[in-house]
Amino acid sequence: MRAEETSQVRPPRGHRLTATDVTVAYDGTPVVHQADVTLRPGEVTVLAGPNGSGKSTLLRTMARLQQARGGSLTLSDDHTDGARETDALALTAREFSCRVALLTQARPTPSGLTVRDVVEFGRYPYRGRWGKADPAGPAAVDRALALTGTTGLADRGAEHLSGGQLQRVWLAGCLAQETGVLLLDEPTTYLDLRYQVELLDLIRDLADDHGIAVGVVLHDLDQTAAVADRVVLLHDGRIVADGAPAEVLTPQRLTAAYGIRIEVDTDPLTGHLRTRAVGRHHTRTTPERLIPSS
Ligand SMILES: Nc1ncnc2c1ncn2[C@@H]1O[C@H](COP(=O)(O)OP(=O)(O)OP(=O)(O)O)[C@@H](O)[C@H]1O
Repeated sequence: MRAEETSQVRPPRGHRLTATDVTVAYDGTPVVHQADVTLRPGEVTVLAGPNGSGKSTLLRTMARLQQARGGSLTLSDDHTDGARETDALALTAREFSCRVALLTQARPTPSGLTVRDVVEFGRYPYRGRWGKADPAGPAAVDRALALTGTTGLADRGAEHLSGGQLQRVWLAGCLAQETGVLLLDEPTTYLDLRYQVELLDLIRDLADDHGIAVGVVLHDLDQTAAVADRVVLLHDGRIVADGAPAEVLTPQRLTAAYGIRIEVDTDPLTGHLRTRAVGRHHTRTTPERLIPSS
């Protein structure tokens, strides 16, 4: 996931993915209520919020893995004149998969497959059930391996990888899909600090240099502040704020959503917002002058 490797991606191909008035229920109980989210080409949108607030459900619904009870999902290609809107729910699975890729939270450990085999799964929408020719496939797989720093693992058995290596391999599979929209559910899980930072850099590169619309669920609010153009904050299945990080990541909004005192300041090193959750024992062990008043 090094900077020089990112130059190997293709030209801009981002799509706009819009969920409007989406409600999702499990067993009749709504867990996402009338959500409106737009993922724009060249932007990173982070879905944030406490456990159980509906982030994954909303992301999976935007990936068509979860059926909505109501609402609509549209795709539009902002590169063509007079951007055409397409009903994303009316596309075939293959048509949709050429436009939108999802890195899910739960991923199986493949057995008997090499890393390259796993990444090649990302090409399935281009090959179809009967193994249609995919002349662009090998180069796309090579690019995806390079972008995720997994080229050196390509011939290894995937079942022998560490959790973090496997995470990058599944991400490579999503990149090999070469979609205009990339949805990532907690992609930094299992990654050590270096790869977390490199993954966030890669996400920014995909948006900035290649125009991809990225929607990502993140728990870490500092990572959110560092990578996001927009933050969608969920609480109890409802979107309670949607805007630039500085508008959404405020002590008041975060404290209300997470139910714990959260302070926000600016990191002098990076210039990004920095958050601190203040626990019961925090003031006992930390000089009061270090904790900004609410
Ligand atoms: N398959 C399911 N069947 C029934 N309820 C579910 C299912 N998946 C999630 N839920 C419930 O839906 C709500 C939203 O869950 P979801 O996983 O979308 O939240 P989340 O914000 O992604 O949570 P987390 O941060 O813990 O991953 C929760 O109350 C959860 O218990």
